[in-house]
Amino acid sequence: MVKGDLDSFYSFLDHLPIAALVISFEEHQVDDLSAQKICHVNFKYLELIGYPLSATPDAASWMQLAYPQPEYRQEITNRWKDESAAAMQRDDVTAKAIVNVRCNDGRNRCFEAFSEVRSTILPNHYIISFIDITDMTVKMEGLKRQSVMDQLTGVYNQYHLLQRVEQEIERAVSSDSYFTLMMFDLDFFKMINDRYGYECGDQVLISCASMINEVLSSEDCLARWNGADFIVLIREGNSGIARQVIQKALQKIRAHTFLWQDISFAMTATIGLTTYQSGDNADKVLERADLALKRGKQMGGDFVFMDITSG
Ligand SMILES: Nc1nc2c(ncn2[C@@H]2O[C@H](COP(=O)(O)OP(=O)(O)OP(=O)(O)O)[C@@H](O)[C@H]2O)c(=O)[nH]1
Repeated sequence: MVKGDLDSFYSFLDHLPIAALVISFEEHQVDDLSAQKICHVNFKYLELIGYPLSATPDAASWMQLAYPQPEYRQEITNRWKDESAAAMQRDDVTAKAIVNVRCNDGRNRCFEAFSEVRSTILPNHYIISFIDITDMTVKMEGLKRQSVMDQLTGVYNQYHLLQRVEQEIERAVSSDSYFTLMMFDLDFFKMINDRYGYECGDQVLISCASMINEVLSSEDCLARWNGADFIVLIREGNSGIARQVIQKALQKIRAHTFLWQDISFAMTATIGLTTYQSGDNADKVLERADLALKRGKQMGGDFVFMDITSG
């Protein structure tokens, strides 16, 4: 490509709506990042990523600034190598990767990055382009979080709980471990709704969820099952220890004075507890916890009823 053509090509790149940089290299320097010169960056690149050519004259210095954490830099380097080899094999022109880049304004932005794996327009040059997907990624993560949360109480929902039970069963099978599942139901909750209104009932559910969560470890899982029912999954397979954990939550709830407008009242809860048994599937464990809860309710509530098969 002659000089005039190169200028028109750079001018074309400058006005693209995506960030792009051009790197030049000699055939024998293909693996040496410090020998790969950054020879052009476009306007969108300067707006988003922002490193001037003087700060990043070559690919190695660019990598240092864009990926300051050495482990992540190494991970990205390996990923590009793999993606480039796969693209070559498919006879594709570009390799693609999602990357988190530290930009010159100090912000981390998430990009879908495309790198040419063979020179197509300029001999011994390759173009890397970046599409900013930061906003989309943040939205997707928010939606993903929402899809596993109960909107009212902020604890996990049924969908997530079932996934966790399946995971714990897999773990139990592969490592010969056990876990405890408890069905947790507030006593006479309907009466709270009927007497003081649904909004008051909502506040009770929110407070109780928070009190149960306070006694659990980060490995455990609390989920809203339906209405006033919650499910607590405790990784501890010893039912005696799990029972002590949940007793703490019960004590908190019993000792709590619930306030609604100028009324104060107390709440209790009943728990059906079971532990995973070899050969169980999710339905079986849940069924046993539900049965234990019903037995606890039959005994008048405010009680932890242990399924008799739980050791
Ligand atoms: N405030 C509120 N109430 C709900 C919600 N979802 C379900 N409920 C109510 O929860 C009540 C059912 O609770 P239950 O646990 O079956 O009733 P209970 O009075 O506690 O009965 P026992 O469990 O036998 O003590 C019904 O009145 C539902 O309308 C919710 O999101 N908010």
